[in-house]
Amino acid sequence: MTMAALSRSPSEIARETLKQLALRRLSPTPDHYLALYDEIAGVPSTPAFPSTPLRAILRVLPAQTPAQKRLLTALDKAVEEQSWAQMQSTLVGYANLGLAPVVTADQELAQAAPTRLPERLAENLARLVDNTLPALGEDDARLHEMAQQLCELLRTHDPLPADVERLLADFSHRVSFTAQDQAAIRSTLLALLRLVFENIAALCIDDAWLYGQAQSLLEASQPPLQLRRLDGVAQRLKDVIHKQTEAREHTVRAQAQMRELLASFIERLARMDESSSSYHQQLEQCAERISQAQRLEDIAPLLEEVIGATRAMALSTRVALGELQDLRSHADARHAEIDQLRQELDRASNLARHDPLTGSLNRKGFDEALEREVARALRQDRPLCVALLDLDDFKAINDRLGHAVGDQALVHLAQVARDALRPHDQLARYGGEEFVILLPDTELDEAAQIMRRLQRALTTRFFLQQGERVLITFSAGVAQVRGDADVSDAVRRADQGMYLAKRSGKNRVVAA
Ligand SMILES: Nc1nc2c(ncn2[C@@H]2O[C@H](COP(=O)(O)OP(=O)(O)OP(=O)(O)O)[C@@H](O)[C@H]2O)c(=O)[nH]1
Repeated sequence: MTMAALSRSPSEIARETLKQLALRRLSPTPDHYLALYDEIAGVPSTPAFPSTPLRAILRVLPAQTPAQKRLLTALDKAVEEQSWAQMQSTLVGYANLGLAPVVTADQELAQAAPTRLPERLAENLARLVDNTLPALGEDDARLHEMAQQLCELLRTHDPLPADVERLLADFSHRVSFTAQDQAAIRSTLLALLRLVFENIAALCIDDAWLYGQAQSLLEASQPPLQLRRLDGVAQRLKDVIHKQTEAREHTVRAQAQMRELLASFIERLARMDESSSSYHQQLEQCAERISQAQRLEDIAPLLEEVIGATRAMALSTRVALGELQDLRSHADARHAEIDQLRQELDRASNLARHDPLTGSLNRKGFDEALEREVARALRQDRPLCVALLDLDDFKAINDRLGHAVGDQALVHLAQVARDALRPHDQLARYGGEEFVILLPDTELDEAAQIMRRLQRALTTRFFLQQGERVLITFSAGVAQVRGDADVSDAVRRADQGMYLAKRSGKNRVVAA
């Protein structure tokens, strides 16, 4: 806006506009008035939609065939809605009518189809993408990138349908993978939840109420999960936790009672020992005095003394015996409870998927992870590799530094491996000093490089033992899993590679 325009009021500008219309000899139409008003006001003029002249053109266009009539109606609508995009695409369709030698109804429709994407459709598509994203999680960065690109394109003015189609196809391809992953994650989480419930049920077998609750939780967590049922599960779980806290307090109280009982028994034992030694002393003194006694009357009180001491001794022994029996029955009951708990824990630990020493997956956990990764690799058409590694000369470490240090060396290796590998690689302890690593999204040569990187990491992160740096090395074999039927053979090939690595001097990686 110019300074001159700034100082003028709207009525002044209107007066000036009328003056200029007359001076420039322009016909007094609303369009002319608007253009001149904007010019004088210094506002960039927005060209008005020329509805009147366009309608005049439409009136003279031929409307003989059904196709022409339909397209003219569409043109009329475009003028009505003041849509240049609709106008353009319908006009192109109209122009093409004359070019086609024989036009079928379908072709007419196709020709009439807009070559530009209707603005509203584009916006709705962009909204659909926006609304779909939260359901697909945050993990797939590429998916979010693709969604952003697509939405940006859809929200630019007049995007080319071919571009939209290409991005949309890529995006929907990616969505199909991510949706499958999400479904897999959901069912795994559900399985995990059920596992927790199974564990609760297994651990509270001797409490009928808790056991019943845990069974109901198991039933309630059957798929398909609905939000309402999940609420019920959460409520019930709260009750179980409350009851378990109570049960724990009960156990703590029982333990305290047991401790008290033991303490009083020990005290009693000490007293018994004291009283028995004073009893022996008394007896000895009495025997001495009896041997020196000259008369029977002197012996009688001595005997009475002996009988009194013996009675007191017998009484205290009987009390102690009673306490001992009490203690024994308490101890038996606790033993039975502990035995039962131990059995339940054994059962529960059979369900475990992790090696307790290194925290990596155990064989069972590995088998399940392998099954999942193979399915994912097939679904996404991505490579999957498996690596088998065995520590070199581990027996010598055990022999020289002891088994406990050997154990710590295994823990160290697992830690270094976890740090060196990518988050989605999975480490499992396969046997004593043998580990297996699953490498998703990895080609064979890349897998061999990753294992060599791990070897280098082990040479920089020493295993320190009482100030001594113990170098840990391993030999490894890697193989690519080529399809569903190849899983066990791939593990066998990796094993063979590891064997070759040992044979050819250890501390190396062989791809098989
Ligand atoms: N400390 C410890 N040692 C284990 C464990 N599992 C297996 N071992 C020991 O690992 C050693 C493996 O010895 P070998 O199979 O002869 O292999 P190595 O000495 O590593 O020799 P190469 O494999 O030929 O390099 C044995 O001494 C096992 O007792 C474990 O959990 N802890």
